[in-house]
Amino acid sequence: MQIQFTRRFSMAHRLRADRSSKCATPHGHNEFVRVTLKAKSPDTVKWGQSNYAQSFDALKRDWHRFVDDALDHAFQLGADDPLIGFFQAHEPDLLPRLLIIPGDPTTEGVALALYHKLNAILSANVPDFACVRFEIEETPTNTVILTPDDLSHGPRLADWCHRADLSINDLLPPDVWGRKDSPCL
Ligand SMILES: Nc1nc2c(c(=O)[nH]1)N=C([C@H](O)[C@H](O)COP(=O)(O)OP(=O)(O)OP(=O)(O)O)CN2
Repeated sequence: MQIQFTRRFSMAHRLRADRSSKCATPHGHNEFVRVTLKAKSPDTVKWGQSNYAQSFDALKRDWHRFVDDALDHAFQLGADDPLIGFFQAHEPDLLPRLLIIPGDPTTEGVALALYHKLNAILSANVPDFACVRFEIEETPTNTVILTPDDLSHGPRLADWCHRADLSINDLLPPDVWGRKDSPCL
């Protein structure tokens, strides 16, 4: 039995590898992230009682908090994008709103980073469940789908992907993320 949760978020990004592409200029999308969870053991459903292994709330609460409080309206940038230097010099209060990955922030690259982030959040909060399918619908006509086989491929991941907190870049120290007085959180 699999359980699927969908959350909508807004984002902006730009892809610099192809200078002739329309995607080289900053632009935004309203996207959906869809995760399919499955209990690691089939015996965890309390049949005849709750009739579930975990409530929907327990399964999705921390992931959706990350989507709403960290991912939504973040500006997705590649680690070598000079716009990062602009924000460091002129608008450092907005650094917590930059989602940064190695290479261009394509839907594939960001999906891989976020799949690892979800796994860190699941391990910390509902370790009996795994994500068996991770999807980002970038536009109504473009969706990237990842399964556990994809986790071992791809670029070197940023450290923030492995932490079960609200971090989306490694510019700020890990202890800042998730604090009530942190900017923008
Ligand atoms: N492999 C990838 N290619 C592209 C990505 C990506 O994430 N991975 N992203 C983009 C841009 O973000 C672009 O905004 C999306 O472009 P496009 O395919 O034109 O999107 P549309 O919804 O407008 O597509 P239509 O089906 O033509 O309506 C580009 N490439």
